[in-house]
Amino acid sequence: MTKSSSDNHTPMMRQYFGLKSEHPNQMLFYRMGDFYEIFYEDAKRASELLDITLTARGHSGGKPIPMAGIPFHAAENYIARLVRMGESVVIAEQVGDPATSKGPVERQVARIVTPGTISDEAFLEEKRENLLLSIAHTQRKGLDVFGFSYLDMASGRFCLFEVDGFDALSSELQRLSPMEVLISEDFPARDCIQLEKGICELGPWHFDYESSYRQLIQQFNTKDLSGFGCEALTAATASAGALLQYAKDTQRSSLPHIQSISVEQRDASVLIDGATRKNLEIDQNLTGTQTNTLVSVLDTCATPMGSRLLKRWLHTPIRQLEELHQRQAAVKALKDGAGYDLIQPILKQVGDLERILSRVALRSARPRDLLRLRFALDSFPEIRLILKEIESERLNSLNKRIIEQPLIANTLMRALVENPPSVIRDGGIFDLGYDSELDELISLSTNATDYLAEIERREKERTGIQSLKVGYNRVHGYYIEISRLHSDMAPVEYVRRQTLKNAERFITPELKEFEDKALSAKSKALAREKQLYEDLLDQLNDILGELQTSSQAVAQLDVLTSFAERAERLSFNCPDLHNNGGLSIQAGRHPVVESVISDPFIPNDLELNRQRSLLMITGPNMGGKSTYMRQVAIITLLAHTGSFVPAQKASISIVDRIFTRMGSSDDLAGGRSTFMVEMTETANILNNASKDSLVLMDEVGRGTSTFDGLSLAWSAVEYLANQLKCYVLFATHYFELTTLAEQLPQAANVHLTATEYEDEIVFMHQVHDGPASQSYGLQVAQLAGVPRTVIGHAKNKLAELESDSLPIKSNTLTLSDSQDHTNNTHSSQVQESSQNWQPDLFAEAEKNELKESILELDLDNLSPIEALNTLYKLKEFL
Ligand SMILES: Nc1ncnc2c1ncn2[C@@H]1O[C@H](COP(=O)(O)OP(=O)(O)OP(=O)(O)O)[C@@H](O)[C@H]1O
Repeated sequence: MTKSSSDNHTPMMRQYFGLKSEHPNQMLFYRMGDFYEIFYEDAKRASELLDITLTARGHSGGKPIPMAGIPFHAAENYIARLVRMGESVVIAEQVGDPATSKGPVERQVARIVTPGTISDEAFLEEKRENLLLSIAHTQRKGLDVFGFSYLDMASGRFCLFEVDGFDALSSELQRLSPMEVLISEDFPARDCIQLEKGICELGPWHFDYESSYRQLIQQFNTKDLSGFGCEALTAATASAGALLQYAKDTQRSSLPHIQSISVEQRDASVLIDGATRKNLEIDQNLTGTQTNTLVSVLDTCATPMGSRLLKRWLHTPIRQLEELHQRQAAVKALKDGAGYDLIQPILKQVGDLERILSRVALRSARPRDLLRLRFALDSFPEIRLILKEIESERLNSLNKRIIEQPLIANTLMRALVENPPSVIRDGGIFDLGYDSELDELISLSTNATDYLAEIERREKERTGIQSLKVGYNRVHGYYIEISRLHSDMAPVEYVRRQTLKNAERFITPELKEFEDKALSAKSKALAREKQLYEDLLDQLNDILGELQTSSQAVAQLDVLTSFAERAERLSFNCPDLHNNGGLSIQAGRHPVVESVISDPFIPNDLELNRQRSLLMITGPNMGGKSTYMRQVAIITLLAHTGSFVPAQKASISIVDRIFTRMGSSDDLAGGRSTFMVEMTETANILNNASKDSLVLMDEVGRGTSTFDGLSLAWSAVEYLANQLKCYVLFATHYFELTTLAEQLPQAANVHLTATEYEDEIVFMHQVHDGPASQSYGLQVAQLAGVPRTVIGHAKNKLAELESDSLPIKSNTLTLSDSQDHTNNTHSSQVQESSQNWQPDLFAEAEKNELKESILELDLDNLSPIEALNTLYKLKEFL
């Protein structure tokens, strides 16, 4: 709306446009009496999203004004819905007094609710962190560097770090899964951010390093940032400054609960890329829901903050042995003495202390928050008593950090009524006896009826007028009414207030005094309650740091307790963690599959070490290959969180990364086909894995023509084994690949077993050494319900294909290495298989090669000796 066009509007609409121009991309809620009104495009969008009526509010500038309205007392509910849909809402309240205002009442933006900055309980998912992320981009030595910072407004956790390259950018976005992302308008990788809404583009100056630096030291009240270890992270610091300013703008507060920023040490954690995170189904299964995930099986935390921390641990496994050993010892101590059984019910009382404290800091805590805070504080002594009896270094240090607060706990106990209201607005928060002034005000307003009856009785007796009544009306207030018949008997101190047809109404000094007190008592009581509430918040804010420390310690205790409980109930055992190389698992299980299937889960072993670092896994469809591979990854991941693992015994050397290339999915939105996704993920592994990485690859190459696919798979296996030397599980249906185990000393074949019983396939799900002998593809298809006629024809076709394939005796095939950076062209002897497999895929390749070799011969220019040599070579093909 331009200035000149806005001049045609009513004064109120001009005020509206003034506010709206500062928030063009956010929905403006404009307070009008008991309603919030939403105009123009905002109104249309709100009406669509919230399914509320779109009407018009008069005309302005000669046109009807589209409008949607929401009653103010129901607004939170609507705002919550909008924010969940990724919208941001700006709330403009009336700040002027309507009685004294000339023109429209003054209005100001009171708060801005955005998806990444909410802290109100109603808006938040209990078990999920709600992150606001900010990313700055810069170039260093020709590399794209991305500076990240993120804030969980509801806990005050504020972190930063930097990564190089676009792959790392995508992977971190997936790990953090933010609700809202701040970027500069010139950010070069907007497409990597797969958020439909919640991307907020700011002017590049918001990411200016110098002003960001100043912004941060001002917030933390420090001279510089050296104490936070982020001096060198200039891009991340720039992003953090932009984030802090944005957060302050939305909250209209100084954010006292954000007291520091910590650098996320990426070297200290096991890196997991986006695809792997998805494949391991940590907190979301492959269909995108939250059932049957690692979290759904592992999370028995008693508090929501524990659940959130557990998710964080699972998403950020760590590599520091000492920290992991301490966690393990704590889990063992809680498990062995069944301490978890005592602690969990008490932890339940603590509730979501972390988020309550943030609301205390933002001064938006509700009375019920304070009640829950009281319960939390009450449980501290009990928790400490139990922890004192358990021997564990970690539990001891947690115990020291859970600081008892007898004074404030006592104040809260005396202050709050048993069942406080959900909002402060209507009062009724404080218990009788907490504050005498409030008690008196409340008794004045609630005991008015008794008091008036008492005056009436007394005055009747004193004057002898039986028709005397004490009453109240809104215009004249309290009065004594005497019928006209007896009105001249009124005592002299009665002052006439109103004359009616049959009666006179009087006021007395006593009644006037009562009136003043009673009428104002209610509003005074409310004001007093608000003041007492603010005082309570002040007292709590004075010890906010201690309370936050305690809440972090309780959250950690909750996760360790949950680990102990799961270990006991699900028969997990403590893995031996070390840095000596190798992964060895005895009787390992997949915890999620085990929890879902009705049959018993068949445990399997694993042995990977430097001499045997690559396992080629074959076996029938449905045989359990993927389950086996995933369980190895999950056991490894869990071991790096300090949790016990679903295995009888495990010895795990610390890994630096876990990679998986599994399943097939296309990325239509990203414009990548299934095969393209498969190859991008494969490239990521081949470019980034080290000798300490665990790599799982399932059926790589199957998304393209058989020869291309097989060649790629072959070449990738060799590269993984010879160049990268990482720990690899490679599942395949290409039987030819099993011959690689004979050529690569560090590779071995294992297979999943199945057997046929009365023409039906029975899966044994057991891992044995050696390659599989049969693929059972048709039997599995039959099991899946493919019509019998189709299966019958397939059997015939299979027989035909098998007889058509060329018999191979001894042959040589050269597969040129498709990855030029491997520089590792190789020749491989492909042995004839005596086993009953699908037709040998190489037979066709050789036929073509033979043909091509003959066609390429330049017979006119061939010397006799060359011709003879060529003949010898060609003979080798036969
Ligand atoms: N160790 C096991 N114990 C019991 N049941 C198992 C085991 N492993 C797998 N299963 C069952 O078999 C099903 C198929 O397993 P999985 O998907 O791992 O097979 P697959 O060999 O990867 O099949 P495909 O080659 O078709 O992808 C699982 O969903 C599970 O129900």
